[in-house]
Amino acid sequence: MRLSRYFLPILKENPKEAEIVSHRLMLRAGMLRQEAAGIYAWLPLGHRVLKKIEQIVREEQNRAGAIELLMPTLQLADLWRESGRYDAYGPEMLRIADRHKRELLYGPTNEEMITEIFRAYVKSYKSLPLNLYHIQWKFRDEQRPRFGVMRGREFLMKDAYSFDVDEAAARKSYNKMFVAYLRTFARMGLKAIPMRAETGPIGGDLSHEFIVLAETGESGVYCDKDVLNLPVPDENVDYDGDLTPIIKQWTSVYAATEDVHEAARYESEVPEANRLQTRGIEVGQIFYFGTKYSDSMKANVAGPNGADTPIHGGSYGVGVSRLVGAIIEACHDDNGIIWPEEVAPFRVTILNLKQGDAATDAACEQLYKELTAKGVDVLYDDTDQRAGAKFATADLIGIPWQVHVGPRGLAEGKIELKRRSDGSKESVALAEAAARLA
Ligand SMILES: Nc1ncnc2c1ncn2[C@@H]1O[C@H](COS(=O)(=O)NC(=O)[C@@H](N)CS)[C@@H](O)[C@H]1O
Repeated sequence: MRLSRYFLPILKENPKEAEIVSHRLMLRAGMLRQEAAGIYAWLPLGHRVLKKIEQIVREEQNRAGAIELLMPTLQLADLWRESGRYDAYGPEMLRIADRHKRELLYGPTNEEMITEIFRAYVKSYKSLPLNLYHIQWKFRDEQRPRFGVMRGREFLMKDAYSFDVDEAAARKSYNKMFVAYLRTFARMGLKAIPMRAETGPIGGDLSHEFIVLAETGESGVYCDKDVLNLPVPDENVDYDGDLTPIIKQWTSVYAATEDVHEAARYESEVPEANRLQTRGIEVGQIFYFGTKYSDSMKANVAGPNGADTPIHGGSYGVGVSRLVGAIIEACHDDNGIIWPEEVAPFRVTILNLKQGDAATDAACEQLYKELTAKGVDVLYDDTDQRAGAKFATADLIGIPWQVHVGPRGLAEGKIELKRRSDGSKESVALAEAAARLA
């Protein structure tokens, strides 16, 4: 992409409404624009990151055996009356009437709808286990939307729903999602710690929140530092095998959100030197809620003995749009964002330090074409800004690799390669640059 033809509305100043670094940097880096409280337009650079995060979530859900579909954002109020949550959900529910005065709502989550879909088609335990998911916009009329995408009103969520014949089978589905979440967040360059959590409006009695440690996080957390160094299962993990050793390993070290923290247990189990009390950002939450929805909505299957039995369910959410902010909270410095390579909007940015100079223009064009031909996502800063401004923009938007092309270096056939994450620079022969970056 040529920057001169892109749409990247960089802000020079820190927007006053931004209270935390991720919100500030997303606005300054031209990634996001607020259209209403808690409701955002995803500008091109932010949209590219959102899509990369979404794709990692999708790949790991598919690897764990979940099946993707897409449910609508609008739902019938009557569906929620069946489960009894229509009134219980309260003012966070955005209620809408259509032209025929039919009562609808903008879905904050989809347990009722997926249960309606399930019960319409699945009649036998032989069709289980089943895990269906989608990646869809949600609306929760938060009392105080704030911190940009961290607590929005309209936000993008991956929500998966599992269906099993009994609790033992449902726990296996839960464990699959637990492992999938460990892998998902690690692939984004995040340490997201599974912590025992409250179940809240979703219900049930088993839940873990996946928390990225960050001072600005809204969740208070208590954990044993050892949990930060546990191994994340690799891509060969056998989801049809016994996952309990992995679950045991990750749940035997103390880690709890403040809502379910047990001070006495913490003090007796966790050596003083290992105690970590901090804050974190909840980037995902998983729930086992048994027959909560199948009872109220009569989602039964014929069991092994032929008798009708309500399915045991679980739901598994990832805050896809929240993750854009969470990654910035975890990966930034004073100059701007530092994107982990897996989610970076572009892998390389070429800075022409003397736009209009025949030699630097030709070298940049050649490198741009070579990298693009190799399928590398490149942003070529071909604008007529002076070099200093190009350096500042490149550092702000956080592209992992910067290629500085200047007349002096070129005279010796060299370009300068800068790694954004540690600021290290290396002089590389122009002829080798594409191979180094592909
Ligand atoms: N207001 C919000 N803004 C941005 N992300 C949010 C917001 N509320 C929740 N999330 C994200 O969405 C994830 C799942 O939301 S949740 O309420 O915990 N779980 C559910 O809704 C279940 N139905 C999971 S399928 C959270 O872990 C969080 O990362």
